[in-house]
Amino acid sequence: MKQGLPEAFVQAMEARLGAEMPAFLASYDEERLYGLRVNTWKVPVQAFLALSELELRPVPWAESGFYYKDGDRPGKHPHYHAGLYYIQEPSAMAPAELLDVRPGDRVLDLCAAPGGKTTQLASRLQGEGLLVANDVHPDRVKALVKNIELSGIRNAVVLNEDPEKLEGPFEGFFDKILVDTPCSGEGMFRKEVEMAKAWRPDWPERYAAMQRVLLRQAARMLKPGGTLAYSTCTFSQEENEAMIAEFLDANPWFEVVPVGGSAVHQEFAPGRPDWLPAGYARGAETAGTARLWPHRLQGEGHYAAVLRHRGSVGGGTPAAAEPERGLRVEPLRPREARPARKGAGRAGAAAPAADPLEALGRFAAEQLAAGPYSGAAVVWRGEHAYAAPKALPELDGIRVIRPGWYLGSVAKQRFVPSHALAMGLRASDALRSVSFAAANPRTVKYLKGETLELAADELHIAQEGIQPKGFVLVCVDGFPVGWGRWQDGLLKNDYPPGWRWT
Ligand SMILES: C[S@@+](CC[C@H](N)C(=O)[O-])C[C@H]1O[C@@H](n2cnc3c(N)ncnc32)[C@H](O)[C@@H]1O
Repeated sequence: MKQGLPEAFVQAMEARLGAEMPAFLASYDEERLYGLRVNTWKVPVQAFLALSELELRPVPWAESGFYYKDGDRPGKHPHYHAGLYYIQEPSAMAPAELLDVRPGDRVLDLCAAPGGKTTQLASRLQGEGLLVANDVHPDRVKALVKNIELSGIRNAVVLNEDPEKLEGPFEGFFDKILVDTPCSGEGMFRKEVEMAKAWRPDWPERYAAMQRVLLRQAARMLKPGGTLAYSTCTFSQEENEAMIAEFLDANPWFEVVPVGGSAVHQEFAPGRPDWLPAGYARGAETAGTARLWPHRLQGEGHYAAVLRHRGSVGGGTPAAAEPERGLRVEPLRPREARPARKGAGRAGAAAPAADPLEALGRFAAEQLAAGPYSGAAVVWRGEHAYAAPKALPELDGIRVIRPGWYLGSVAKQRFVPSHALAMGLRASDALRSVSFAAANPRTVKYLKGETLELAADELHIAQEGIQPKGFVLVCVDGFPVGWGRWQDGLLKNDYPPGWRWT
């Protein structure tokens, strides 16, 4: 692989690393590493380890992160279809971990697609609080939505917007923000050879120009006292320490939360203020940022900085209580569903004509135990219903791809539950369910979209008086994977074509 590295890149690294360069270069001849992160919103780590036959080794810096063996294919396993884990490069687990999200936080993932870190942040929220996931590229947002749905996340709002347009509605709004910026990708050359071929010497400067803007925009959306994590998967100081030093000089009310080289994160090397050009007043503070070196730990090259807003701006008083925002709709319970009020922005259009609320209410009464979305606000876009997390500001003029958990749609006055609804439920949320073991041949048949033979007494009916005929939540090892419809000994298959086992 060493031979495939661009010459200008090798020279730049030599100038940076000096005596460490041979070890750095040698890392390109080592095996690449494979990681997955357990989705602790769905399954606790210990329960997953007891269930899974994969041979896993912990990633030291991510509490739910594991290395798996080359040759294993966790992406081709029913547990993957159940959203029990996300396949993620081990170093890429660091930034979201460092942000230290707590249940109930309001979190923004500004450059979120395809959603590796979004799903990690969501696991930390444990269904409480709000997660806004944004990406500017429409195609990449599709993958983001799919990963959010696969992970069963209920409290995420997906936006496809230029961050400039988010600054107004979300000014000072978030407790935690992740800015996982587009970057020159130098840390990924071992994993993705194509990136090394595409790299150009002017990329660090070009990406730095974008990153500068993104960091400034993100900071405006952070609450006083909040925390922001900035990350790249590149080595150039222009995109890393220089970005942070420049930001600190311009924003004296921010400070670095030291992580690089700390006792807690022993694998992370300190940032390198000594690589900065002269002229930054607070450049020395970047020693507290973190560099993840492929020759010093088991992962690819990354950089992460954690920045804390000190709580006051320019010596003023800290903002006491958070500002009250105009909520778009009232919280609803499934059986009390009623339309979102008009003027709710593009996220909450008026309800469709054919009494969809009644259809949703009927579905909920027949299929669901009370509560899976009772704390949220039900909003409608045409015939589509979403459970929107509370405390969302008005989003007029913002491209909202998902205003919340997609529940389903109304067709011919009947409510058709979405795949996202199935994935976000617990098995116990459904009044009618069936669970197959991962190794049961019917599992893969179901995931391939086939109709299954299923006796009525194989169904789990949670309440007396519920008939076996109707929607059934299909589970693998007790974890939902999708819907089926049971009638007369057959389970018709509603597993979506785009998700099927191939
Ligand atoms: C490093 S990737 C993000 C990876 C993602 N955080 C994950 O863990 O899966 C950077 C992302 O930034 C997005 N992006 C580029 N420019 C952007 C901008 N101005 N605003 C928001 N997102 C942007 C790209 O589309 C890309 O998906």
